[in-house]
Amino acid sequence: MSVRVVARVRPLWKSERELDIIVRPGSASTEPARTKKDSPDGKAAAALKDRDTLIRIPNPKNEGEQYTFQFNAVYGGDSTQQDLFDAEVAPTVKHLFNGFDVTIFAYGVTGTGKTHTMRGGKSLQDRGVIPRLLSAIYRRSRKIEKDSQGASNVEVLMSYYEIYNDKVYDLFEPLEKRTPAGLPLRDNGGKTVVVGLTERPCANLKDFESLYDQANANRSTSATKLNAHSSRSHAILCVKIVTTTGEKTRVTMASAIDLAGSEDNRRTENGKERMVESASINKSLFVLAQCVEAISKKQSRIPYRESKMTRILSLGQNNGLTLMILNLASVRSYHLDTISSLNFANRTKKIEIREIENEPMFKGPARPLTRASTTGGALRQPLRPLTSSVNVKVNVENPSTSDEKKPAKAFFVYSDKQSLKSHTPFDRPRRSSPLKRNSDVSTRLPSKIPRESDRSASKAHGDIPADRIEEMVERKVEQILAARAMDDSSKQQAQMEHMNEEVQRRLELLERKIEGTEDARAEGLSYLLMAKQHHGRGEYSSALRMYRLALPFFPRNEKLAAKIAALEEKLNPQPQVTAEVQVAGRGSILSIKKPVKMARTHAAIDENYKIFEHEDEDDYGDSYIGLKRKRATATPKMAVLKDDNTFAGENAIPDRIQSPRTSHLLSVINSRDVGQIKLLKGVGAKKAEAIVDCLCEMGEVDQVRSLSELGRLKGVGLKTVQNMRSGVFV
Ligand SMILES: Nc1ncnc2c1ncn2[C@@H]1O[C@H](COP(=O)(O)OP(=O)(O)OP(=O)(O)O)[C@@H](O)[C@H]1O
Repeated sequence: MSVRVVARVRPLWKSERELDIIVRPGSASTEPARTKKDSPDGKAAAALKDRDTLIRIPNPKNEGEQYTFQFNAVYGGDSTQQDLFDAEVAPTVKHLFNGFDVTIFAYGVTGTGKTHTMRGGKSLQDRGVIPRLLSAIYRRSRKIEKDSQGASNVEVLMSYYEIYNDKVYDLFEPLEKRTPAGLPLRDNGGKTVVVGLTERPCANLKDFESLYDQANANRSTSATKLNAHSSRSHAILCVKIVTTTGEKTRVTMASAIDLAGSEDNRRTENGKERMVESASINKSLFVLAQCVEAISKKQSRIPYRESKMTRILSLGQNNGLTLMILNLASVRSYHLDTISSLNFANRTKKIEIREIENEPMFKGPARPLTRASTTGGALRQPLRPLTSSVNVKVNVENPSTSDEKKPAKAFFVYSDKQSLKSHTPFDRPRRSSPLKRNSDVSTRLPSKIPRESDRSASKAHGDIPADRIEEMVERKVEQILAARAMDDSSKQQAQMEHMNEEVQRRLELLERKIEGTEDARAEGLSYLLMAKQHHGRGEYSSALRMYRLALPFFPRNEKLAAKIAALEEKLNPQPQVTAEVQVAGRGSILSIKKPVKMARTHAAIDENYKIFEHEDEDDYGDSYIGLKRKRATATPKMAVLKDDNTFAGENAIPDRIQSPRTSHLLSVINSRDVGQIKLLKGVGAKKAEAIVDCLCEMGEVDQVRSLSELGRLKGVGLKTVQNMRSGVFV
């Protein structure tokens, strides 16, 4: 079954104008969709509206062209909370009680009504999906309990947490108790679980509401320009339903997720803190979009682990039913964001979810195993438990008490009676005693009459009978073996603990390593996201800059390199200029044109100073060499800047075209002053000393003339140079 995707268009705010509406719900049938007002009877109108499955929106580049997206259902601005719940959520409740998990999540740009849909308002008719779902769960629970006349019992437990800046926080914990690192995630049997999360039982709707309200007060929300109560985190509510009937227990889970909305930060006018939140929100949503893309392209690697939200949501991995509510605003100011949401939803609806029922669990004593009898009809001997001495409770009996319990023996070692002795489950398995092994063997042998020699032995010990001596020996041996076993088990335990510590330590190291690479990759992804956004808006030079910033994180990504090259081509077209310069270089008649062209090129340099700033920024780092060559041949502007019109090398960018920032940075470096160098961003005292040492090795007169040379100094890499440079303000 695929993810069910429904779209909900929020009504206009007072500040929004009908004139600006560009998103229009529609019906797939030829008959135009009618609104409630058109119909004499509200119910019939609602039924008609249920047929709306289309969203129409103009192409942002060509208003005359319309895009149409089809979903499972579309709810317009006049649909109520009740309409949405009755049609989409209420039908899932019975599945929850039939053993299926249900996941409902709201997705959309900031201010499109996700929180309104999921949580809603305080009044009865404004209540959102979550309180209505809980109300339905409790109603059904009571019905099950009543119908079974108390034989079934339903327990509801709730956990509620948020993912804020890619960290997980328990919403039942007050803010002051939060640890900065948040709660860790672990994989548990294919499911991602949050370690240390509180789970609260909620006996009834009232309990739930008070807990839910308390927890919501801990949720991170802030005012942004686009939403006075904007959610700054993804909120995940998990409702566990435990249905017990006799010895059978079934656990199912309803998850309701209010995702934070993606934000275009040119519109939010966010400050620094909001920007950090926003970057984290956008990044996780970007990863989500990547996961959906990878799933729809049936790629083997789905990047779930690149953000906590995608790891938890595990779209396409979780079993059961999944409903996505796509929240939309209908006005023009959301145009591009709406298109990107629609594209995302369009891909999501193709994701197939395995509809797997949760298995019930049985508690109480294990059910007896029925064994097939042998063909001859003889009952087979039950197999002995293969318990090892480590896990067995060893009974080191007190001789005096055991004496009393032990029945008097009629025979010596080979006694039939011994085999009749009853065992408790915790008795030391008789097989572990060599003596007992003999006796075990004996049970299959015919009983023996004591030998003459045995009788004489008994006589030799005066009044101690031989069977008593044998018993004493046997007990002694058992005691020794028991002590040895205990010793072995404690040694084994110590060994296990040591091993556990070792394994734990390695796991932690591994985790940290993975998180480290994940962090770096995440940074790269956020550059990519920004690049895509700029590209989409036609801001090519910023897009180019972002792609370049992303490149060090994906050094061998050909697609990325191609994008950069294409943008460079776009920004620095090189038609006749190349020809002119080349021809000029050859001294042809056309060389007359050269001064004019060169002058124009110099002007272009001033205009495009920003681009050049990036050029010199990028001209270090091995991964750029291929690209750089391409750029060098493709960019005559650079060519004319070389004194001899040749490309002597990547470092040959003369100082006169260095940006003030670069020249300042190089002058600090060339000052060879540890005090000054260590003040550069990302450089500590040690690194500053190392740089100065390097410079001294180069000789008195030699200077660092470019960023690429700086990047090649021992201990200074691409990242350090970027860091140093970004910290220079001139
Ligand atoms: N269907 C609706 N009916 C009435 N009001 C709505 C509806 N949807 C949204 N609103 C109103 O729009 C405003 C923004 O909605 P909401 O806070 O739910 O957006 P959001 O998508 O959760 O935003 P963010 O991602 O920033 O948290 C709220 O004042 C809300 O009451």
